[in-house]
Amino acid sequence: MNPADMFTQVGSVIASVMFAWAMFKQYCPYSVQEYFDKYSKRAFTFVYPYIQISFNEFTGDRFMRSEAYSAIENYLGSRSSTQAKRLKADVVKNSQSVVLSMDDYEEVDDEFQGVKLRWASGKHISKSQSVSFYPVTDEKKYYKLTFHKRHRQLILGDYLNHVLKEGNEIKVRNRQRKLYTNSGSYWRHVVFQHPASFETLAMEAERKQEIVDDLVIFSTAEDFYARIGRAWKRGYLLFGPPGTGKSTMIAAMANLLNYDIYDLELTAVKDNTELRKLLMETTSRSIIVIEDIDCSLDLTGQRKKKKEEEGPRDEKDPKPKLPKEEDSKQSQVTLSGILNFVDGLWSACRGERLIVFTTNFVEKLDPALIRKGRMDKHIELSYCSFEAFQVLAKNYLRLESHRLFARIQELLGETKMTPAEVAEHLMPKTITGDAKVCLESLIGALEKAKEDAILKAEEEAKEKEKESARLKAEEEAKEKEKEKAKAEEEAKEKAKAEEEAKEKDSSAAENAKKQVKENGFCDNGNGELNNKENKQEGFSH
Ligand SMILES: Nc1ncnc2c1ncn2[C@@H]1O[C@H](COP(=O)(O)OP(=O)(O)OP(=O)(O)O)[C@@H](O)[C@H]1O
Ligand SMILES: [Mg+2]
Repeated sequence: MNPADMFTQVGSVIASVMFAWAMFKQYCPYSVQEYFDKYSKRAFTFVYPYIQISFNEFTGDRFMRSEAYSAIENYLGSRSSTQAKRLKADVVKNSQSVVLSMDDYEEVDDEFQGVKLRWASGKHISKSQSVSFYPVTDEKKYYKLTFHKRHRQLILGDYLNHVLKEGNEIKVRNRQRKLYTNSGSYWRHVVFQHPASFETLAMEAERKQEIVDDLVIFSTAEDFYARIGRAWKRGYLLFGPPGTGKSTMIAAMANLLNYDIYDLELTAVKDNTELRKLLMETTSRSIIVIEDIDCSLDLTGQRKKKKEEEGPRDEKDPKPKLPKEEDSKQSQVTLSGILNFVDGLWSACRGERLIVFTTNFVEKLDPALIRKGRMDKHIELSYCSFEAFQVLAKNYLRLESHRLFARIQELLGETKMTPAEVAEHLMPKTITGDAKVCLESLIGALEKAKEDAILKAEEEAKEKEKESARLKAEEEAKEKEKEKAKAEEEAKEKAKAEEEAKEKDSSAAENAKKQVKENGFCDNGNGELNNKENKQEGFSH
C-alpha cells in the first residue's frame, strides 16, 4: 500500500470514529453515556501503570490558598529554572531577589531515591454564568504529579513529606513579611519593614534574654504542643505607660521569628462571626496583635460597676435616651467572642501563632481575659532604667560610656522618664551629632522632671493636708452638733421632770384640802394628822 492510500484510509477511519462518537453523544441516553464513561476510564487505568495526584491551588470554598500548593510551587522553583522553557518570575525580599516558577502547562522531572517522577502544571478554566460585557473567567490552577504505581508507598509517604518540608523552608527563606490590617471583614497588607530588634530594644539584658528564649522555644516546639494536645499558640500581654516600647517590642518579635503581623482593629469588626472569619484567614507563623485592648471595646472588669455608677436616669427626663449614631455603629464583639478567639478554638486548625495584647492600664482589664493560659506571659514595660538608657546611648550615640553617665544614672534612679522621652533627647541635635550636647539636654530634662516631681509631690502633700484638715474640721463640727443636741435633749428631759413634780404637788395639795373638808383633818402622808383647830391654835403632832 502506498503512503497516499494509507493516509486516506487512516483519515476515513478517524472520520468514521468521530462520526460514530458524535452520534453516540447525540442520541444515546445520558445514563448509558455515564455508564460508558465510567467503565472506559476503569479500563484505561487498568492498563495504564501510572498514578496521578492533583494539588489544587485553592481548598474549600476558595477560602484559603492551599499550603501544599504553595510549598510545591516553591519546591519546583529551582528545578523549573533548569528544565522548563516557560517560566514565571516574581520579586521578593524587598525587590532584592527574583524567584522563578514554572508557567502553566509546563512539565518538570524529578528524582527521589532513584525513582523518576514528573510534575506538570495546568489550570481548569470555567466561564462564570453572569451576564456581563466582560465575561469573568474562573481559573483553578493545579499541579499534577505522575509516578509508576509500584512506587506508591515511597511517593505517598517519604517523597511528599520531603517536598512539603523543603518547599516550606524555601518559602520561609524567600518570604517577604507582611503587616496586615483589617478594614471591616477583610485583611489588607503592606510589606513589613520595621527595623526594630531585640538588640536595639532598651530593656534590662536579663529580662530581654528571657523573652527571646521564650519566643525561640515556642517557635520550635511544634512536637511538644502536639504531644500535650494544645493549639500551637502563645499569648503575650504587654503593659506599661505610653512610650515604653510595647509596639516596638512586637516589631522586634516579628523580626526575630520571621513572622507576619496581623494588627487587628477590634472596633472595625462588626461582630463575633466577623472576628472568627478574620481569624480563620490568618496564616501560620504570624503574630496577631490587639493594641490598647482596654480602649478597643468595653471589655474591662469595671464594665458593670461603671453602669451602676451611672445610676438611675435623670428624674426630670424620664424618656429613655436614644442611642447616639456612633453608639449604634459600635462593634458588637463581646468578651466571650474574644475569649474564644484567644483560646484557639478557631485558631487550632494549623500552624503557630502568637497573640499579643497591649494596654496602658492592666488593672482595668477583665481578669478572665488575661488569666494564665490565655495570656501566658505578662511583660511589664516600664520607665527607663539606667541599663535601658545604656542601650539607647549605644543605639543613638554609639557610646559605651561617658563621664556624664554617672549623673544620668543618679537622676534616673530619682525620677521617671519613658524610653521614648529619653530617646527624643538622644536624637542628634547638631550636624556634628555631638554626644555631649545630647547628654546634657537629657540631664537638663531629667533635672526638670525631678523638680516637677518634687513640686507635684509637695502640691499633693499640701492638698492632702488641706483635705485632712477639712475632714477634721467637719468631724469636730459634727461632734459639736451632737453635743449641742444632747444638751438640748437633757434640758428638755429636766423641764419635763419639773413639770411632772409640780403637777404631783398640786394634786397632793388638792387631796389634802378635800380630806380636811370631809373629815376635819387630813393625812399629810407623813402619818401626821392635821385639823382645823390644831392649825388655828398653832398645835401640831
Ligand atoms: N524600650 C524601648 N527601646 C527602644 N526604643 C523605645 C523603647 N520604648 C520606646 N522607644 C521609642 O519610642 C517610640 C515609641 O515607642 P512605642 O510606640 O513602642 O511605645 P508604646 O509603649 O507602644 O506606646 P503606646 O502605649 O502609646 O502605644 C518608638 O518609636 C521607639 O523609638
Ligand atoms: Mg504602641
